[in-house]
Amino acid sequence: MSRHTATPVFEVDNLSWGEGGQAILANINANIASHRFTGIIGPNGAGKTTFLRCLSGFYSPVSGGVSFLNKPLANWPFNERAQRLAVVTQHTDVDRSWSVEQLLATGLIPYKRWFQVNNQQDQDLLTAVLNQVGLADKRQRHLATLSGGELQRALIAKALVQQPECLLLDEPTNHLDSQYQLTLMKWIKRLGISVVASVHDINMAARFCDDLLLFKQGKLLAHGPVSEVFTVANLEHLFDHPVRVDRHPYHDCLWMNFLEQERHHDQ
Ligand SMILES: Nc1ncnc2c1ncn2[C@@H]1O[C@H](COP(=O)(O)OP(=O)(O)OP(=O)(O)O)[C@@H](O)[C@H]1O
Repeated sequence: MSRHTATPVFEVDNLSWGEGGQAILANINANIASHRFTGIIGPNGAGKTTFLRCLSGFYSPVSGGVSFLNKPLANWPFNERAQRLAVVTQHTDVDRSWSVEQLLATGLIPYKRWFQVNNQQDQDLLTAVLNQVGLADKRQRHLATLSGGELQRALIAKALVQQPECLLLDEPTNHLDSQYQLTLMKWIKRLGISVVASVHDINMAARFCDDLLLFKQGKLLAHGPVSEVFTVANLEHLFDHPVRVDRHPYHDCLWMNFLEQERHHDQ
């Protein structure tokens, strides 16, 4: 469990979720600290996406509960929640014939009444966010013409237009080349809001996240600052494979390598 004392962005209390009688997440307890970049790591099928769906309210718990900013998730009126919590899923279904500007404008919907048109203040917000994500010159471009990395940034930009206090990201670096992955992770870290993201590349997670949640087979193995939970014991348990953890020679972050099955005893 995290030892941070600041008000958590999420309080997860004995959360379980399943489908057709099958338990997918079991008895998860975690206080997720605010204004930190929290990474969810674990092998395929561990429950990372399912957990994010429970945090976003897309899935209702079978038992237990999730509070967001001190209020049960289910008690948040939809628009009020959308003003504070934004979600970027892995397979965001988006009409590729839209322009970047049209996509971003959908982030304003939680703030609008029916038929209320966008004003200059809204346009200025879109401009500011486009500058922030480095897409100002692509404002009128159709989404179909963007590279994978640009599209991912546009989707996150749409979420930022919602001006959320917390951003949930499901594998934000998926399908991106190494250069884009690095750029995106650096950029997410600089956002300064609460971010909870599932991250497949655990060395990226160790380098950029503040806190980690380690999931395995629907259970939370460990939760805390990277320096405390990114350990040989936790990672070997997580992946059922011998590992080695070092300090990266250039970045000075923790860095894991899988070892051959023959365990090395020199660390
Ligand atoms: N709606 C559902 N109905 C039945 N089973 C589901 C459902 N959603 C997820 N699962 C199962 O729950 C398990 C966890 O899935 P989940 O997508 O949360 O894992 P993950 O850690 O995000 O995996 P990956 O790293 O492969 O994306 C998987 O075995 C998956 O098949």
